[in-house]
Amino acid sequence: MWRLPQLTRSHVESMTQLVVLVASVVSALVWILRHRFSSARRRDAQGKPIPPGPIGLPLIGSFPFLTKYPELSLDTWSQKFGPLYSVQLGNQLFMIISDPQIAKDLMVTNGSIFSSRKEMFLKSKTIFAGRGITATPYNDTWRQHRRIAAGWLMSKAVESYTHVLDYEATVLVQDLYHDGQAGCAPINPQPYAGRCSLNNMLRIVFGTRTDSIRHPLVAKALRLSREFMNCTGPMSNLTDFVPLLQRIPNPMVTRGKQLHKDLVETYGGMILDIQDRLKAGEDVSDCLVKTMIETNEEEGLDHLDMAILCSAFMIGGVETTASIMQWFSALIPAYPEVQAKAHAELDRVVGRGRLPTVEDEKNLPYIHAIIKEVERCHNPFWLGTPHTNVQDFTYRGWFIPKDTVLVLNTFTMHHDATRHADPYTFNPDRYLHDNTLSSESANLANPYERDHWMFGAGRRICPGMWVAEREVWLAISRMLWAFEMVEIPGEPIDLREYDGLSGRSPVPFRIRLAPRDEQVKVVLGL
Ligand code: HEM
Repeated sequence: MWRLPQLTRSHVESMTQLVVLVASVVSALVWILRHRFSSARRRDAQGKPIPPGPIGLPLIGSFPFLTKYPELSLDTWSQKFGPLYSVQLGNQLFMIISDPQIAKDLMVTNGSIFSSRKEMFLKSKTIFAGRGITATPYNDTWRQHRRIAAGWLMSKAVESYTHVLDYEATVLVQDLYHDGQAGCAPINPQPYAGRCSLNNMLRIVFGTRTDSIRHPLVAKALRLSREFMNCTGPMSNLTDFVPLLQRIPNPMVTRGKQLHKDLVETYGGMILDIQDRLKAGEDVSDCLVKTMIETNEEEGLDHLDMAILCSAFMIGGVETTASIMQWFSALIPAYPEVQAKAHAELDRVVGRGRLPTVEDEKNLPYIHAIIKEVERCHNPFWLGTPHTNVQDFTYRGWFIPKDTVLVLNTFTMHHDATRHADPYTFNPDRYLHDNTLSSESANLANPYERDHWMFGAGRRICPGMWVAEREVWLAISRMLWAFEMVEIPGEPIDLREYDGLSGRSPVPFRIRLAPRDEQVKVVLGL
């Protein structure tokens, strides 16, 4: 009997391609007509044009050049078109900012205009269902969520739970010592860094933690944040810019819907547990969820609001800090002279009888410089989270129409030879005289003196930067204090390729973490 053939993944992909092809032809006509007869949105009332940029293909624009390592294409175009240029992707106009002064002029000085977010189909509408702080437009809902988030993330709040960050950093080093068999067995530090970041966020958001990298929540939470990054690259999803694709079944829409469901089930489920425990009169540690439940009536947050706000913390606060610890671990074995200088500084300032603490940071400028240099060389979000403008704006003679998506091209800014000499070399010395925290450096009057742009800019700047800096400091200074980090012979570490689409971390690698002396075991209490 003849049966309908089973639809395989390749069938679905071919059908999608066919639909895209048909849609391309139709849209090409629309595109030609629109650009032929309607240039109104491309010029302001005085006739000032939008900045130039690459000429893309009909329908999809410059999309094919941005599918892998988009920051490299943005960098190449910035050399050709200058520090502010346009890129068209489907129906969306982007502008790419590659200069600190332009970033400041638009995102800081004109922050009331340039602090909104475009409601992208996948990220904002499908995965976050119009909620959450990260993707919401610049409105009262965002202000409310930002205020609630700040209550747990500003520097004063971070002081109140620094003991948690301190504890998790020690656990990280203990686990690396133990599972790396005191330097006898090769170890991949990546999942350990992931669990350290995860535990910090779990404690802040839910007042809980995992007790081992084998705990099921570790794999689940890390998978959810990685899937989020891979579904929401700012310039990587055709579905966001070709409205037709949003109406037909396609793998990205399916993944987005599934991710929304998984986030609400996982983090919404954890909220319901806390609600039940509070109702039963149990003692629940102070955490974001407890605050939200207790202030629910005055704040008017529903369950979905809370689940998505928690998801934003669990996504924004885990993959990011873990990625910095991972890049550090991948880089340092290749630079024994950097490591030797770091060890000498630690031994001189901290000694061998205790672990470094947050109070030591100001006295350890070289370790501080190593961290800034890792962040300059390996920003986990080269494209950041784009802003959008709520009204037309003309700047330096270029028209920026309302609803343009503005991307901070941090790759180009971090590799600008006039600011960072010999920019492709890993050289912590360049930050030796910069004793600012990145959260302080972001407020410097001269934007060319800012250390790096990893945390974004303006009113949407990362509110998690205080906690991020502190946890990264504790983890990295303690790993350096405890271990000689060495490459495994015959297993070179790839520092060029990345894992992940938007949030980037090194491809899996192994190193040897040799305890520096007998004191390590004693101080770690093992
Ligand atoms: C290395 C660590 C981190 C990096 C590189 C990073 C980077 C960023 C960037 C680039 C933005 C967008 C800024 C802009 O729009 O200009 C952002 C926003 C955000 N980050 Fe972070 N982040 C980090 C850690 C954290 C942590 C630990 C949290 C804690 C929950 C966090 C929570 C958020 C939130 C909620 C937003 C959205 C802010 C808004 O739209 O108003 N981030 N982050």
